[in-house]
Amino acid sequence: MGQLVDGQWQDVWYDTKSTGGAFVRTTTKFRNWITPDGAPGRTGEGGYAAEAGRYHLYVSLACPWAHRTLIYRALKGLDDLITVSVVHPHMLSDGWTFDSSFPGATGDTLFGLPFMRDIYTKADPHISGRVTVPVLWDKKTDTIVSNESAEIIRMLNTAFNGLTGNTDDYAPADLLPQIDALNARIYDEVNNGVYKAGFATSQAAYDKAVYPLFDALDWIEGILAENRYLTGPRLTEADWRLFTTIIRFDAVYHTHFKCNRARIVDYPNLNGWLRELYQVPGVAGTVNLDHITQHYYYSHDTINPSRVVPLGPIPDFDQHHGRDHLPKA
Ligand SMILES: N[C@@H](CCC(=O)N[C@@H](CS)C(=O)NCC(=O)O)C(=O)O
Repeated sequence: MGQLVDGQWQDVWYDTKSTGGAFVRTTTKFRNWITPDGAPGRTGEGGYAAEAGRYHLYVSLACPWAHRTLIYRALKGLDDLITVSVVHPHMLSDGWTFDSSFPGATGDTLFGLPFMRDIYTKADPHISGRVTVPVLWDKKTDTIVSNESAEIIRMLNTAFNGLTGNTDDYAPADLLPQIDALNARIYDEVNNGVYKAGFATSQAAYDKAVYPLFDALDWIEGILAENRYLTGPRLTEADWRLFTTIIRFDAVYHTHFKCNRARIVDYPNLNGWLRELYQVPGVAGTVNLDHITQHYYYSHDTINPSRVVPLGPIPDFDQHHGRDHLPKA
């Protein structure tokens, strides 16, 4: 685990000393958008037109942020248009690596490079910052288009529609204000909340994350008692962004990140919703619990120095979801 400073790798763990024991996530650097015609997107530069075979995703199957992009690739029929490399689940002193000795890890299928950091320095030899996944790579200009999952899924939602004919819309304009509002709270208290609880090195920082996390899960359980999905009868981006955290919760966050006031199986509505989303065609194939458990329990030396990976739980995401009584669009 480390980061790049002016293109050089430095092996250092997150600094929580300067923040009173709190984990503070850094912002991402590459913020360009693929658009149907290459016009600039909301941020960054233009020049990234949607084309079959032009783009590549670097992901970890363990990472909830990268997982979002794989789900959209599956849902939007992009499997044949966007290629993928999968890193090894263990993230140790070299950061993410392209060691392909673990089942499902592919190595760097574009360049055969050894480390994920090599992809970042290929894009910018003097780059400073963390080496994170996902990365959306442009094979034409040999650079990183974006390493911000929230924006990658927004582009995949529409940019390739003209090529695939798939017009499924997970961020419809009329629901966008509602989706953005849900995302804002869920990002802070749930998606990032589990990390803030897990990486906290003071009781105060842990408490500050873990109480809002469970308040948010109670709030979500209430929404899902009355609604098929977070915004009502339509399955949207807000659901997919929550899904990648919830599917990891009982296996990892509950134990490893000390988020243990309750498990997801203790919330009937959230648990049914989780199963329904897992059972959406294409989604189960993006979920790899071996990568997930191996990554967290093995990579975080400060939390689990023995690297012992616990046995359970063994979830049954294929069981009937029991959500048919709630209307669906
Ligand atoms: N803002 C980024 C965050 C991605 C992220 O934090 N990924 C983690 C893996 S779950 C990572 O690569 N961490 C490596 C590091 O922080 O050094 C996104 O959502 O795309």
